[in-house]
Amino acid sequence: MGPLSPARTLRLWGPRSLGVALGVFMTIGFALQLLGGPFQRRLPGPQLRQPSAPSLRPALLSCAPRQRLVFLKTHKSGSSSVLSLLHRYGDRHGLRFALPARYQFGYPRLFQASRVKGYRPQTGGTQLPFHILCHHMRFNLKEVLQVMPSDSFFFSIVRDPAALARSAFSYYKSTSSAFRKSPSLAAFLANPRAFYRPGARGDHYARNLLWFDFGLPFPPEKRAKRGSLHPPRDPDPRQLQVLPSGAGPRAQTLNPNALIHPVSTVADHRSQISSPASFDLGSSSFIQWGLAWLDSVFDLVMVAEYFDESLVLLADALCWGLDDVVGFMHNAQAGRKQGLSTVSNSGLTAEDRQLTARARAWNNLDWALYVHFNRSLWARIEKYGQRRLQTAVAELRARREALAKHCLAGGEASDPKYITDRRFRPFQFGSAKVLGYILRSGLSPQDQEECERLATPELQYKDKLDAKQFPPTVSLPLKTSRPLSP
Ligand SMILES: Nc1ncnc2c1ncn2[C@@H]1O[C@H](COP(=O)(O)OS(=O)(=O)O)[C@@H](OP(=O)(O)O)[C@H]1O
Repeated sequence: MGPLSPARTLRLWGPRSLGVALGVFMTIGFALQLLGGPFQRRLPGPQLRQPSAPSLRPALLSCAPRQRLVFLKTHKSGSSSVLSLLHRYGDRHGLRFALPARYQFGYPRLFQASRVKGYRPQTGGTQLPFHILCHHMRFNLKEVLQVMPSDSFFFSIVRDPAALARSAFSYYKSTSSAFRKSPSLAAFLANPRAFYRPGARGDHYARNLLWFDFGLPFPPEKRAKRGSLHPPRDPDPRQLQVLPSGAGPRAQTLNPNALIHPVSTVADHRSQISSPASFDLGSSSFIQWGLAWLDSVFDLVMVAEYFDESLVLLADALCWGLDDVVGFMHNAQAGRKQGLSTVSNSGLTAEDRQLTARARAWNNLDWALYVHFNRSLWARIEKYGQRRLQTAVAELRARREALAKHCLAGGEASDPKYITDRRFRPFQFGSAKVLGYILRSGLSPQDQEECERLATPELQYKDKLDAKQFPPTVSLPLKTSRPLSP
């Protein structure tokens, strides 16, 4: 849809030599990666939205809020909390969502434009454009660009694979055949190959789920010798948090078609192009290639462990206000230690630490992805200014707390058994309860509306947007054969 921007055209129809591209763009990438976003302008909002909420940029320098967004909603990574703010923003501003017929775009198959409700490529440019594409998919750039303009803001979120594995195990226990067969996550990670069969039903949930969701190809499985899985060494938490600006290269000229269809689509150029098929797919050059490609496509990758820092950077990059990104946590499973930091290892028992190391080793591609985007995030934070970020994060948290006190019964999330209003009861799945919200009574009509938006779970919100975008057609009464009376 629409002409491709030069940058993303390059990304699609890239250079002849992948090796040269990697070298060149690892250098150029630093500069591009570190360029700041546009300037901030506050938007007017309803009463609950603080008129005095701080602008992230000096007031004199304004910018136009970005409203063409592609959010890759990765699994078990805090993505529903991001979805909630996108739903609210789009709803408030009357933006058009590219929606799936149900709740996902044919997942786990690669995204296809034809899965978007109301997508009609034959209408010769007369179709109203979409603003936001944000529901679960396995990313497929070529098809995404059929639906969304190439200069949309592309972003996503990653989470430490150890935390993600804990979350995925309890959520997909009955969906993944590998998880179903194993009595516990510890037992699974002690000997994953005893349970895991690549390609078996739902087993993409059991290994390198982020890599899978980003639509990247997988190395062919080599039979590993027993005991050959080496856990990565625990990272130095300081290194993980604030690495110098070794941020990812923007490999703008890589060819994602080659990535997605490694063999068939590069066949014509094989003599000139180093395709992923020519790598040892398990090698670090293959991983670097995948990461460089992601850098060339995604404008921002948030990190769940630094969710609020990521939100501030998101607001800055989109030229949105802090109020636009403040919201409640969605899809949290009850009884999980939310404060437990797998990144810093603080508060972890020896058993927890072993499980963390094993989970990262088993999910080696996700771990590489996570470390890479963690570095990019902190490079970006350096650029933004640590002090400035801390101030904005503190403000964001204060706003969230105030909203929770104002909107929610008890001021916090509730066990779903107490949520009797179906509009607010989150979809229950997996072996743990998924928490939700109960609204305080006695809210003013305006506050009620805003609090409802904040508390509405993703499925109900998607249905609401769907109904708004595709209002039921009013069927006119059929003509009767009875002659009209004079
Ligand atoms: N703000 C924030 N910061 C950190 N972590 C967060 C946040 N919001 C949600 N979560 C946690 O993310 C888990 C749910 O992820 P998703 O919403 O991506 O899940 S899903 O794939 O859509 O089902 C789920 O993890 P578990 O509770 O460990 O299962 C949530 O608690």
